[in-house]
Amino acid sequence: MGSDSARSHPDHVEHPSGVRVWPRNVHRGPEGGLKVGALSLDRIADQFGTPAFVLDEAEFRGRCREFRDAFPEAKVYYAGKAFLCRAVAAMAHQEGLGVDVCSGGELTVALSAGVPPETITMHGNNKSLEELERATALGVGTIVVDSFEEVARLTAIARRRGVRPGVMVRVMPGVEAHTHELVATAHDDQKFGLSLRDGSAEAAISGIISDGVLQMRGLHCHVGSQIFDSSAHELAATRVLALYARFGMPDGGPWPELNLGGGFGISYTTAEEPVSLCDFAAALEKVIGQECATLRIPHPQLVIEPGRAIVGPSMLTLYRVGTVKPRPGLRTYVSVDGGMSDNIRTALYDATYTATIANRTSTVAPVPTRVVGRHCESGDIVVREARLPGDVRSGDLLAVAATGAYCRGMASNYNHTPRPPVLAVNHQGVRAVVRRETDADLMNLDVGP
Ligand SMILES: Cc1ncc(COP(=O)(O)O)c(C=O)c1O
Ligand SMILES: N[C@@H](CCCC[NH3+])C(=O)O
Repeated sequence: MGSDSARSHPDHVEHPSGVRVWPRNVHRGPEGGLKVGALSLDRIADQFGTPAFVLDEAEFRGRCREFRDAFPEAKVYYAGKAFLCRAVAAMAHQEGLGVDVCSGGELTVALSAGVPPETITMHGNNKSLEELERATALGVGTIVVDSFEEVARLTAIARRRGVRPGVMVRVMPGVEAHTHELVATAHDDQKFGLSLRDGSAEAAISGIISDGVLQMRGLHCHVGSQIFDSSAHELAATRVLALYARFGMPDGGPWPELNLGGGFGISYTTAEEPVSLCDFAAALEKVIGQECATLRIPHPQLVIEPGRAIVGPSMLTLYRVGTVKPRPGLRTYVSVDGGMSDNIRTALYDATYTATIANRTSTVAPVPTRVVGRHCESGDIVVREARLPGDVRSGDLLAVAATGAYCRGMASNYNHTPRPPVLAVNHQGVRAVVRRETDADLMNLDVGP
């Protein structure tokens, strides 16, 4: 997605491969430190402190547009679970995307950012009654139903209110996606959706149609996350389209949409290279077209829900190095002022990341390094295998690339640690779009003995 910057690359080590892991406006300035556009990360750290997430707004917006260009016929929803705040919800909306939410809290953020309810899709495998009532009352565009209980609850709400909410049935197509087992969501032995294999998807669809209370907008499936090629999406589309054919889709209706979820992978290191978005889209469209022709059904409106591939590469995390411990014969341990409370992905999924010194360059040879956090846990690792110059020292700034997705969003207050801010940079400068949490914020929740 996008080409490498012609400017000085943040890390010469990764340059030859051509894989870009840093946001498009990040480059090394002539004095050696990293900059986002015209702003040095050094200055940002002085102004806002560390750790901090830094969002390159142009990267975020550019990626929204790249999805729209690669899938010109599709509806694109930004999956807010990857990272949501009012500023990014507004950016996604301004770029012509809808927003996919999976909780009442995410719904509140999207609405208060001015995202129209009809451009919101609501997910969740165990939505509360209150969430269903609220989504129905607000006229949320699509509620993706995930269980028989939910179909019954939503049907009762719709009857009582005398409305016809738009729904999709989340189908579990029985596809094994090539990704970490904790982020694969379309195989049989997991919690999301209604199964194709045991007939529950078909039963739920029949029930909704015969009741006629809910308005069927189509079928949904999501094969998993951090997926590098289109094969799992293609297989899922094929299986779900067979359901369209079984239930008939006269003249393009009554189910106009086929939602294939998100899952588009990104490069966390130069060793990881997903297929280009255009190739992904072309392959998927081809299979859907062929399948519709074979099944003699109209081509449904394609819907996708990318999260990671929009916000992930748009952010970096800026840390300050506190301690450096060389362990001869093993590696150097570099401790930063954040850790698993702002990035749980390394501990949870064995995720890989790229780190570089952000305040200067160094000519010292890289040594095997592990970037660790400040938490009371030996698994508190930010970058398991980093290659940082042997002279990395206390006081240096460290930037970790591609931390926009599922890092701030999954951040915790472990060890009573306030969560970092999100600082958005555009041509006008830098602003906090999420401020830093304070000790006072945390103490406010503690009602005392
Ligand atoms: C239903 C649904 N849609 C979209 C997404 C976004 O996925 P990704 O961030 O991998 O694009 C997810 C998360 O995996 C999801 O569960
Ligand atoms: N949290 C996961 C992705 C989950 C996607 C949501 N269904 C990750 O960081 O990779």
